Amino acid sequence: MLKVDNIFFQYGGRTILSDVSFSVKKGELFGIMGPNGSGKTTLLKLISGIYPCKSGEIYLKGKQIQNYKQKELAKIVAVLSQHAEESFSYQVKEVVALGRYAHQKNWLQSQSKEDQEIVQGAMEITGVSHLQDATIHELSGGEKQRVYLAQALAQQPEILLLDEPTNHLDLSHQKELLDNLKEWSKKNNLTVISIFHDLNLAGLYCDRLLMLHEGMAEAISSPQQVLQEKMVKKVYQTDVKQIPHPKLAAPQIALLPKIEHSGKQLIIDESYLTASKNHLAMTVPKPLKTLSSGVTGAGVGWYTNFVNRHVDKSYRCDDYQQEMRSYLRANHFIPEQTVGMMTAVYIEDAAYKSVVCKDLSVFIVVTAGVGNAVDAARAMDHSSELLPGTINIWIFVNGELSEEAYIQSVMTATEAKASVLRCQKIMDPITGTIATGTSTDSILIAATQEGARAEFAGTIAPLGKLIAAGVTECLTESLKKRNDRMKK
Ligand SMILES: Nc1ncnc2c1ncn2[C@@H]1O[C@H](COP(=O)(O)OP(=O)(O)OP(=O)(O)O)[C@@H](O)[C@H]1O
Repeated sequence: MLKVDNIFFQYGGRTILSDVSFSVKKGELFGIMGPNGSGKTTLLKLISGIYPCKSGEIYLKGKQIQNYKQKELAKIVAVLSQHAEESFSYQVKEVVALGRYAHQKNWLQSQSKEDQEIVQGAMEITGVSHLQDATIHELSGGEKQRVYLAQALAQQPEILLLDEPTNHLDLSHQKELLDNLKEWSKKNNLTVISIFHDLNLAGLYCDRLLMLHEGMAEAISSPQQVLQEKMVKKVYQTDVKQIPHPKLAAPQIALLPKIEHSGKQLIIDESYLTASKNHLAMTVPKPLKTLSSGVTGAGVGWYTNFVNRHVDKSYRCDDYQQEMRSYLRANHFIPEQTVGMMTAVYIEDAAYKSVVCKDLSVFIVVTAGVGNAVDAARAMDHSSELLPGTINIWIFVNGELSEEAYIQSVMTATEAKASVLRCQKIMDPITGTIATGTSTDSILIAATQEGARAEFAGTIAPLGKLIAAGVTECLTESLKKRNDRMKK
């Protein structure tokens, strides 16, 4: 559809674009990104034929762009640029109707029925039909943006060129506009080439991206390949982290603001632990980055409260998450800031311990009961009834953990747990084999993310050794407390 071949452009003697080559297929949504002044708008102006290239060629449907007559080009290409203030007070429907000019033989001729239908359709798609009798001056920035998009669509182009189309739009209108653009481009084989400042939106919606850097194409590829942490850091000269989107295979870029650390490092230990008959709670002064399988706060998040709640063995509740949130609220914990777990184990059987080695330390809390002990290798032999969790392990790390270290912490703690159960000869009552855990165990790994950094937490790594030792000791002690109480 469009081929940009080795273009070069200067303003005065200053080179703005050089050696830029790429092609865009019909129906593709192609994003152009790059820092301020990298040449994005200039590139769009060259593609729309506003400026000629100093060297290199741009081909549109196989024909060089400078060989198109202006009206002929306007039937193929529509441009939505950053709009300056309008000097005329046109009505919205008149502004949109201007998009039809390339299709009309005589501009003085009144609009045909077909033109009117197309104009109405374009206004419906962009959600501005209700504003059609208003004058453009009366509209907000976002409403104007949608009107100009309707005008571009009324042109029924084959290529739509957009300069930051989501500028001025609120969150829901950004999503609506880009959802619609994606849908139209697929349905009507409309090619969309758009400048984006918001890398995350570009990553979510574009089929391919071009990253411009000082007038050169730094990368042209899929969002997964272009939105790499290293690339974004290099081009934008800023600190970022690439994170996965929760629902789609689209990379997202998180900004890392400059953080002023208060001089004193937070060290989590038993001084933050409180116990009542009904729950064990940790409340810390700063949110901890937490990976957990809690009833509330499951997954990865930042939390300040950690609650292990005792429930009766007969506890049954269809909406146990809602019920847990109510419990937390009733006990003055904000559910959104709390990892909440349940256990049928008595709170007095909890065991906890700090384990320190050089500049790394962990604080571990375990509650353990083995009524639902299961040998994982024989889990298929068990029914799937969900009972309150019995071995709950909390691991607080005074340090900064990598992503690998979070996952390896879970593995190491689980291996230590299985080892303790083997040593204690805890049996799976159904299979008669040695248990490796219980049916609804829970775990959390929470780190201060300041101080010493731990890249790994396998059993050979310093952090892994602390976790293995702490879990082994706490689990053994908690089981002993339980046994001693049951003997009484
Ligand atoms: N008409 C002009 N005359 C001279 N220089 C210009 C002109 N238009 C743009 N420039 C310069 O060309 C460079 C690229 O501008 P361009 O508008 O293409 O960048 P951009 O990547 O779109 O930037 P932004 O993200 O800030 O919109 C900038 O340094 C700009 O100052």
